Amino acid sequence: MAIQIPSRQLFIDGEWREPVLKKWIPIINPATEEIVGDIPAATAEDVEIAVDAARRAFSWNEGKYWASTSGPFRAKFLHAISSMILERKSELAKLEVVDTGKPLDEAASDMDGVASCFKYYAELAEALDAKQKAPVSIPVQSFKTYVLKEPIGVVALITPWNYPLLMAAWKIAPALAAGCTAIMKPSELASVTCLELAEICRQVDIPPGVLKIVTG
Ligand SMILES: NC(=O)C1=CN([C@@H]2O[C@H](COP(=O)(O)OP(=O)(O)OC[C@H]3O[C@@H](n4cnc5c(N)ncnc54)[C@H](O)[C@@H]3O)[C@@H](O)[C@H]2O)C=CC1
Ligand SMILES: NCCCC(=O)O
Repeated sequence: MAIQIPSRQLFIDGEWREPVLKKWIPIINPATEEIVGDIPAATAEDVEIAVDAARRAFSWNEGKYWASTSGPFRAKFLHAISSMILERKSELAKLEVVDTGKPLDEAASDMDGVASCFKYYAELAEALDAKQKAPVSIPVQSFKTYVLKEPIGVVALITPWNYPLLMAAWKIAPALAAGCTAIMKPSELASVTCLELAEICRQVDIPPGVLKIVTG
């Protein structure tokens, strides 16, 4: 399948960055065993930079940034990602075929799942604020009890090779919808479409540091 693998770097703080130690891992097409490109090989040095960026994105402006944006604000980015996945579905599916060796039909169906996942969590984010402080009935009159949902902070997401972008969506979409910032480490065996997700995030202007993709 003739498709050019885009040349990407690490996605940190909203921009592409070379890995500190300038190491790369070859991408091997399992169907032909040919080397078809490479991905950045991040090391601990890059992870430190990514964690620092994620902490700043979570809490800068005295904690009034991503973590305390409104659900609809966060949903706007998740909807935009979902739309762009559908726009690029055919290309993303082909990239995943070359990266994993799975059949094209299955890869295309995975891309529908990716788009649906971002849309689903966008809708949950939109509904989240109205559900905050939902009262809980307890048999004691002297307490007021309610449920408050708060983002936990910076989350690290490790995903597998067999559904590269779908499993990334399953982890990234809920984390971002909840107001967490995230560092994603795709499988070193299949990182290509996750790096394309980084490019999509860049194109939809997701605030810097909210999502980092660190391959290696
Ligand atoms: N594989 C699948 O079909 C599914 C996987 N998941 C979830 O995705 C995640 C990864 O799935 P696996 O099947 O384990 O994928 P996997 O065996 O492909 O491993 C994914 C990545 O984990 C890295 N890894 C392994 N041990 C590590 C460690 N100690 N520290 C840092 N990185 C490490 C590997 O280098 C690899 O890049 C898990 O949380 C799993 O529950 C969820 C649904 C389906
Ligand atoms: N269709 C993706 C399934 C992944 C899983 O549940 O293991």
